[in-house]
Amino acid sequence: MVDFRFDIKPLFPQPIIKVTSNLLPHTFRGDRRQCLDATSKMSEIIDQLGQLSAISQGLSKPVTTAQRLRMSENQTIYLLADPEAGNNGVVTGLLKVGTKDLYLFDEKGQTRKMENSPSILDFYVHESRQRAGLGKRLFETMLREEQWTPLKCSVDRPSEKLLAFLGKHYGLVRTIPQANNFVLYEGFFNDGSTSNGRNGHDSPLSQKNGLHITNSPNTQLFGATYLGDEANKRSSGGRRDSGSQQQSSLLQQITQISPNGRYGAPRPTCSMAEIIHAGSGNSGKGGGGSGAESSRIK
Ligand SMILES: CC(=O)SCCNC(=O)CCNC(=O)[C@H](O)C(C)(C)COP(=O)(O)OP(=O)(O)OC[C@H]1O[C@@H](n2cnc3c(N)ncnc32)[C@H](O)[C@@H]1OP(=O)(O)O
Repeated sequence: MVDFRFDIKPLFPQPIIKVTSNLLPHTFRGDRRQCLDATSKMSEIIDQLGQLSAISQGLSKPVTTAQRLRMSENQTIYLLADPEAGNNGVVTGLLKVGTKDLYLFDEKGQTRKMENSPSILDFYVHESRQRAGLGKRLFETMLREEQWTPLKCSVDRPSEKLLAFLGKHYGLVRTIPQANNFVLYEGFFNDGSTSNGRNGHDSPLSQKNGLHITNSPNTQLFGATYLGDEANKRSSGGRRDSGSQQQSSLLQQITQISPNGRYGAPRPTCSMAEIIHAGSGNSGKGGGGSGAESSRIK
């Protein structure tokens, strides 16, 4: 259990509190001096729990720090405490969630860009209190507050314990393979509910001539996805020449999409388009990475 040199009770009028970038408990009311005092104590609590979470997961540095929360626009930390334990109360768990823009593969292997997708980013219950239902309590509170459903959450590089937790409490077992560190489960893309703002927003950039094209690192790395035989047949036969010309120009277009940020760095000229066009000189500037960047470093 994690105790502090100060009394945590004023910060925890209830066992679970929510903290966002202002580093204040959502329940907090006070003047400027009290605010400063509370943010300093909350920072200490978050840093300490973040550190313990990293150690417990074998990470080389914490995923969760007060500084990172302060800089974030769309992350929330849920903290669980036992305010009556010990002299000053103890903090027993942390759950950090947020929304992310992710490039993901669906069940058919097509790339989709999910905007504001609900993500589980860090989860920790102190070793002395694990397997006693506290994790479930924290997670359920989060789902209620965020109005999320477990199936619509992606999980940033889950540990074996978290995989077991999600399987046991929410029946989440069958994953959809991804090229990045996020894990999602079959059903994630179902029902069109992914276009509901609360559960993320799906935005394929274009579908043309049987090719599913997105501006994603996956597409840049692996090329566009063919939607099926029917689509391919439509571009053959009588219209073979114009169809293949169109495909060729689409592939060129894909390889010329300029990636942003860290994906913008030049890469060796080796792309799917180059292989398909074998020496046609259309290798373009294919950059890209293998998907969203995860902040977890083992
Ligand atoms: C995105 C990420 O954050 S990945 C990192 C996840 N965090 C960690 O791995 C840190 C260490 N683990 C923990 O902090 C906790 O075990 C948590 C947060 C995963 C779960 O919290 P708990 O309070 O233990 O969960 P709760 O008691 O509600 O549920 C228990 C279930 O979780 C799973 N679980 C918890 N501990 C373990 C364990 N040591 N081994 C295997 N499964 C475990 C099991 O399914 C367990 O059910 P069972 O006891 O019937 O087998």
